[in-house]
Amino acid sequence: MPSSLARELAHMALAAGATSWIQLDACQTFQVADSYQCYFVPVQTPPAPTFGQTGAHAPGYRYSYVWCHGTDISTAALILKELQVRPTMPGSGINTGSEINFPAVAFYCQASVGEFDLRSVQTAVAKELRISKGLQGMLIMGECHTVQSHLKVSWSDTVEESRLCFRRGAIRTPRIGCRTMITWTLVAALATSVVLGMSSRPLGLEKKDSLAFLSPTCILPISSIRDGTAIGFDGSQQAKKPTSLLLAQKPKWFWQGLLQCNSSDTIDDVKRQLQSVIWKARGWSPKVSAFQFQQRGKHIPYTRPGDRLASMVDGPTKRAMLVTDMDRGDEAHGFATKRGDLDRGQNASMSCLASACTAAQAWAEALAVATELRQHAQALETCHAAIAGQLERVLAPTCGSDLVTCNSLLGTLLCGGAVLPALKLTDELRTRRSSTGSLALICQRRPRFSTTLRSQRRSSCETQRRRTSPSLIVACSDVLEAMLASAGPGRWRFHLEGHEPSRPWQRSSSTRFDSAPAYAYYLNAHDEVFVKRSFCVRVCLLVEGFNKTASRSQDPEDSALAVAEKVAQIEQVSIGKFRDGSALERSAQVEALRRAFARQGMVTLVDTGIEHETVDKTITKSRDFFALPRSRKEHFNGPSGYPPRSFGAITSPRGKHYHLQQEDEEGNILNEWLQMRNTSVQVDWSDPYYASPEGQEFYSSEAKHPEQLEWPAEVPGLQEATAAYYGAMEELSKVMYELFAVALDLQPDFFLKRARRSPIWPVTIAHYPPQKRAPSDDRARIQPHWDRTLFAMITTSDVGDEESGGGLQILVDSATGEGVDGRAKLEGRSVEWQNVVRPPGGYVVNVGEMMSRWSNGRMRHVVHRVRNPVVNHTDPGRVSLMAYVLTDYDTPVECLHCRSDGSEPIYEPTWVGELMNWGSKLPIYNQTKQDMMRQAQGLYLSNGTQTSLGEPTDIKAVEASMSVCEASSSTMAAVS
Ligand SMILES: O=C(O)CCC(=O)C(=O)O
Ligand SMILES: [Fe+2]
Repeated sequence: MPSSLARELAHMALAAGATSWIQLDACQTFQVADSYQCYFVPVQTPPAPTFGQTGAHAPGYRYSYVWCHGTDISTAALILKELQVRPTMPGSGINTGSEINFPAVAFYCQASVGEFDLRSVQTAVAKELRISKGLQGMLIMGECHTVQSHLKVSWSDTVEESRLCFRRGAIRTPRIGCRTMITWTLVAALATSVVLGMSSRPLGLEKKDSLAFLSPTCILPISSIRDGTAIGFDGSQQAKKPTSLLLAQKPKWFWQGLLQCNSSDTIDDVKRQLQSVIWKARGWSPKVSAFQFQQRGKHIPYTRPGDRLASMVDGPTKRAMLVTDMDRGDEAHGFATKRGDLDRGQNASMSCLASACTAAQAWAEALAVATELRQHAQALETCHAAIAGQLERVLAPTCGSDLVTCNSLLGTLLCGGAVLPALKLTDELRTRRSSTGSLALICQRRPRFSTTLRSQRRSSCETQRRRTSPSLIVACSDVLEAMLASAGPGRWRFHLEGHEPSRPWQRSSSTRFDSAPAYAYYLNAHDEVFVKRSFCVRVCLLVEGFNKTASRSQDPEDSALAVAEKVAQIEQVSIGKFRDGSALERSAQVEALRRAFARQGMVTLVDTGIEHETVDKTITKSRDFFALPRSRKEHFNGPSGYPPRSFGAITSPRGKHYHLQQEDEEGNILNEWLQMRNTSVQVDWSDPYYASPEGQEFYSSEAKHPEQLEWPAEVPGLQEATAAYYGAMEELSKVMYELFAVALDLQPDFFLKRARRSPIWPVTIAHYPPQKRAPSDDRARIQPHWDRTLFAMITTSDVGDEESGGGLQILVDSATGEGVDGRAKLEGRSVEWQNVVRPPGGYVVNVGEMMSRWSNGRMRHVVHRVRNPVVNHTDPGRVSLMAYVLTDYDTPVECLHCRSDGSEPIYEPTWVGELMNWGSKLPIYNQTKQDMMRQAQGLYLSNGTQTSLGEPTDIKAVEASMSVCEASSSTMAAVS
């Protein structure tokens, strides 16, 4: 038996489940249609529906596989025909006495992705449809290099029965018609080819990890299959909605996951589903050696496998933690359940069985993808026609004969998980943009550029074409520009990027290409275009407004909690309505803010009045700064020898300061910062507030640190842009002070009165570069932590680009949906990370420990992090602009309501300077206390569990360990 057949059989055996088996010992070979060697392999299956057949079969229904290697689709059709007219199957051992016909009931084919040609496949499929009604689907798998045809033949003992079979529709799945299935499997195939053929490298994917889509939103790495939805062999979903399971594998054969119990599942059902998920995810069928359920850290005992889970699990959400231990069985076989059967076929060698696992994985994933894609049918239909129309409209007048080239080059449209073979833009699409998510248009091609050229974005297609051939880029930018124009401002983001095979994605900006040969090509809405010879160009257009459903997990060892990646439902507050609206509108904003901070510790702000341009310019200029060589950036580090301060050493009120904040062992820069304080408020050195020793630390004179006033000449306009941004933040902070005060039932000017001096707070511009290698374990762009300041106002470069995966997340209690704050004890609770999606043009605001202290916990300082992006994601890296607002350094911070409502203060009093000026040697600060506070902060692992270092901000413990607290509070009183 050829090994490829053995491999196929193994894969089928896996798919078939424990109840049917392939009779290798009864395998027969025969020739058909022009001497094609075929193998006849009987399969035993019980009458119950298995093997992906969701319809009931006639009693006694059996089927076999006829396998013909090396055929193409039309040959397969011939074989099929011949089989249909054969009176009996030679040597099959089947009762040949009766009049047997072989109605072919299923047909699928595999083709190499390298040879994949959509049109010929479509033609063949159309032809096959005429030939055989039984054509069931087509799967193009990634790793095979020949076309193989599989004819799944079924027969019954009598013609009558076989007719019955047809009539009952047993051959086709009742829910997906033939055509639909083909469409979807083709789409899946296309996706596979796109991934394997073009973009596995940029995404850093191994072939074996496919099927991953081009868009990281849709990456479905093997490890992230996240629910137990059983997908039949033919891609149909089982009728019963199974218990869903979030799985993480940790360590190798130890699985745990969050289980959502449905009302009827038994322990045994869950076990089976888990096994099915594992084989789909990993390609082996495990034996379960331990299987436990836990709820709130407690073991749920069960005695009978038939016990219903839902009746054992408490609470309305019916969630439990599943902890299980799996025995992998025989590693070489890769699966345990089929081993005995397969051993009977002596020729089925170990190695081909192992590779069968890989094939089975790809198969299962392709089916999973097909299923997923089917859900996007609506979007797909709309997209398809519209894209073509838009392309023609845009390209024809400008690019003339290049239309065809462009058309074929402008590759793949990814639409919330669906992969389309063309571009799209319609009114429909535009109107649908308002929901969450994004749509990405990705075009990829290696153009042959002979010269370095530089041109304005608006320069004509003609000019560009003379210099580039083919004029893909120009055409792309024209398309994009037209799309941009029709979409209106602020809604679309796009960029072009260059890629040389030997080097990672590069990007740069105008200032760096003036003299040096241009290396990369980069286009954004305001910028010039640069082109350099010989590199891949990838155009990425991101449109907000599409639902995304697929998982983005990239780290197989990541926890179940992290895989979840739900979008946090965050309340939105309109600054415009608070400032200028009616009394009703105003109080609605206050209510929303109060509610949001009590529950989640975060709001989003819209209508802030801040000009897009102010933000965009700051982001663009800071990108230019971050693109400078590292040595140059480090020239702008804080003054050496200065005590490490919680905010870095910005000692001059108008100073700025660069800091390479975190780098992992792999050499990834996780984040780097440019911090600044720019203020129009003058420092009056005759005022003791400034002149006191602590005042001097906060406001060292510019004469003392002139280097902080030096700005990089290579980035003209950086200082002006950031100063304008700082000014805008100062204005917005004033409104926020008032909003917070009203929400806390204080006088509206409560915080304003305490923030009269020159601000000590910085605007931090964080840059999170794209990552070329996966950072080491447990490293995130920003580790889980909470902020210490009063509140932070954050805007970022990444709206519409969430598929990079590297955005802000908050820690949420899965049971209650509440944000987990810095004091919460997490033991026994189940928590999850949820993505924070910022509205376009808006801000995210979270409070820090300081506000939580003031409000005695009414406002939560929620634990958050910035997670790692997909490795080699082609975005230019994330930039976030963060204003960490504070009041003056001498403001006491203590419970505001405790005296009036008699509640117990949960924090001891402190003051802003003490909370912020860690590392100072001044005797006014109690260093032990500061150290304890700092130590307590942010002690979370990436999966959201607390570390063993102690309960966060456990001030009672701090007090107990200190005898000097008294002294420090009397000093504090003196300061205030
Ligand atoms: O970049 C962001 O979105 C937030 C980063 C953050 O939480 C921090 O630096 O404190
Ligand atoms: Fe933070």
